[in-house]
Amino acid sequence: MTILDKIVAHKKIEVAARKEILTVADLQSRPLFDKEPVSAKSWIGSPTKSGIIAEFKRQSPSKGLINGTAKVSDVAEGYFKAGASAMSVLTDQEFFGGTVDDLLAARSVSPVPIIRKDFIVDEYQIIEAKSIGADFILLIASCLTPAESKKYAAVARNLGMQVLLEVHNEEELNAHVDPCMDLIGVNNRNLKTFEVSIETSKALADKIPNEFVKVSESGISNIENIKELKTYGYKGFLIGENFMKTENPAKAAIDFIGQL
Ligand SMILES: O=C(O)c1ccccc1NCC(=O)[C@H](O)[C@H](O)COP(=O)(O)O
Repeated sequence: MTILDKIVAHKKIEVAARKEILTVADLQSRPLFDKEPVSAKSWIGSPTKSGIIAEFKRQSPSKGLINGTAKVSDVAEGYFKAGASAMSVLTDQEFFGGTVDDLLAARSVSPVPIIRKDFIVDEYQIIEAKSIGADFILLIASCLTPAESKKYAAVARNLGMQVLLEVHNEEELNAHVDPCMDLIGVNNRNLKTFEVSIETSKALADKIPNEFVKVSESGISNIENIKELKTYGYKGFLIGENFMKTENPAKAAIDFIGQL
């Protein structure tokens, strides 16, 4: 059993329990449910913006504890002021130490598009994402069947949210891509082995249809990576550990984006 299998198995149990506590009607009655989502595609694809999707991540299966002290509202405000094009908030508690309250806290201080970074395995989580003010959601191809990806992308689109489809190889891309998606992310991290290589983004770049904004995810640690990935057509760059491993992630983002 890979870590991804474990995460997905745990997530299904977790979502079933959450549904018992808060119904879909409860989610739909939250004030943020009616908030108009901000277009991630516009912000990340804009040539006048940085393209950086700055992530709030306390821990991960591959790295263990990354930052146990940073306050999400401080980091979110700092990422916005640093010029991030979007923010990613890990809401998985069991494996990443995040919560939906982290996203709510980020939402209360930042106007940038925010992605609910979680392992979506049920439509309920998409409605929940809308109810906490997320603008776009992540669908991970390796956690879903192609039919599920397409169904969940349509659910997000009907709620006005955009979708970042994450793939790691050409087979996943070809099987899962769908017009209801907006951005295609190539994860440089193999979620089964944890190996990270920017070459993955380079190899897949010209396979991604041009109507999608291309995003490179994971293992991005310097400006040279960004410059090189831009020549392959990437407009978005998801950066977590490089900021979060520092004592002051917002300052790390300011320094990094300032060099672009
Ligand atoms: O990072 C992990 O250990 C991991 C394990 C299983 C599923 C997902 C995982 N990570 C999610 C991500 O890919 C990253 O949070 C994201 O792309 C940022 O990566 P980085 O800049 O390398 O922190």
